[in-house]
Amino acid sequence: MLAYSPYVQLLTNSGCFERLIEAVSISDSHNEPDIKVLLEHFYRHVFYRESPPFPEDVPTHPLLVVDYELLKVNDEDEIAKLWKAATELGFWYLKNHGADEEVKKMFDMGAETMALPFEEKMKFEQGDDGMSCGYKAAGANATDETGALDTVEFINVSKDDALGWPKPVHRVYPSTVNARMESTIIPFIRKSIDVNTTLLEIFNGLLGLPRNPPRPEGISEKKAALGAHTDFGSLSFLHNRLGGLQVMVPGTDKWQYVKPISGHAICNLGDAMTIFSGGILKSNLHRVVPPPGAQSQYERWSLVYFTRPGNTVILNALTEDSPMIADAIIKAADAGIFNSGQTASEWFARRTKNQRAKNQKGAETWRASRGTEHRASAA
Ligand SMILES: O=C(O)CCC(=O)C(=O)O
Ligand SMILES: [Fe+2]
Repeated sequence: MLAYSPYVQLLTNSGCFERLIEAVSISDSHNEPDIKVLLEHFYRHVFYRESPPFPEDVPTHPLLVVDYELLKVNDEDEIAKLWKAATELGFWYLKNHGADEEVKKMFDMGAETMALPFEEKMKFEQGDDGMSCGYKAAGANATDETGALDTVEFINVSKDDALGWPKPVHRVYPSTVNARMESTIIPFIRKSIDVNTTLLEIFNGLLGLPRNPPRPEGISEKKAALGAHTDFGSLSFLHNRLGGLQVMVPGTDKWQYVKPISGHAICNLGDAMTIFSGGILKSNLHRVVPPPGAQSQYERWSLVYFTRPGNTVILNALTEDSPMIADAIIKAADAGIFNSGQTASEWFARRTKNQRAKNQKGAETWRASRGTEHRASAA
């Protein structure tokens, strides 16, 4: 057996991006049709339905549970809970988001895509120039400054390519992605945009920003599987099936698991929101390690829709638009990071490119891939 621990991710370029992440073990003779049938069965039935629960005896970090239905009707207590989560940890569970059906189909799309022969997937590789749409093989990214390689595989689909389908905007995709553009990917993107836009509008109001500010374009210790990072964009809408996600507990250097809860998405804020808000909103450091306990025998899959600012938006604190943010900047010890001067696309390409394993020339390259989590070196 050739052990893979891959991720699938979907991503968009100009407004938002989505990601489907998975981990599978693939036999080295996986091209043979009978193995494919077996694998298909494994993905669908064993992995999805029969993996063991998150172990009872592994410590986890509690996240607040926010009810999307209540947010939609402007429930004050629920909005207060969201604010607490966003300003203290930057992570929360989101229940009643209404995207379960779309998420399930996306996991099927991911399984179909990852089951393609490796050479086929490699035809759609992202490359080393900062392009983040397409396929990324396990081991193509560094996970730390020593150059240790990641173990995840993913497929990123640009929101622009999906919504513009069948006309490519940024690039083309494997047949398994194309076949599900209309039935699966577009509906998932529309749902995710709905959810993330609703949440972002709430933050907009709470930060005292004027309505309709510049918005995203369009509708818009173990080996790390995915190294410690903050997310590049504004808001991530994450669906994961097994444990493995860990957050760094604020004020400490300790990692703690976040337990996946059925029917609950996990939301977290990215660099752009921290920068725009002058640090009021938190973009917490997190990573993915192998699932704990009995779950470690199983493949891990996850799916993320990332909303990010439009390519030309400059990542600076919105001090002109909100007295609250202006005040936060006056009080910030390290205000420099909140005026990066970089456009969202520069920020994103810089991080993507400098984490590619091929581009590593030592700790300096790694540092150049960092976001708001390593403030001294990120600007
Ligand atoms: O798989 C997960 O639970 C989290 C993935 C993640 O942090 C990311 O893709 O940015
Ligand atoms: Fe992340």
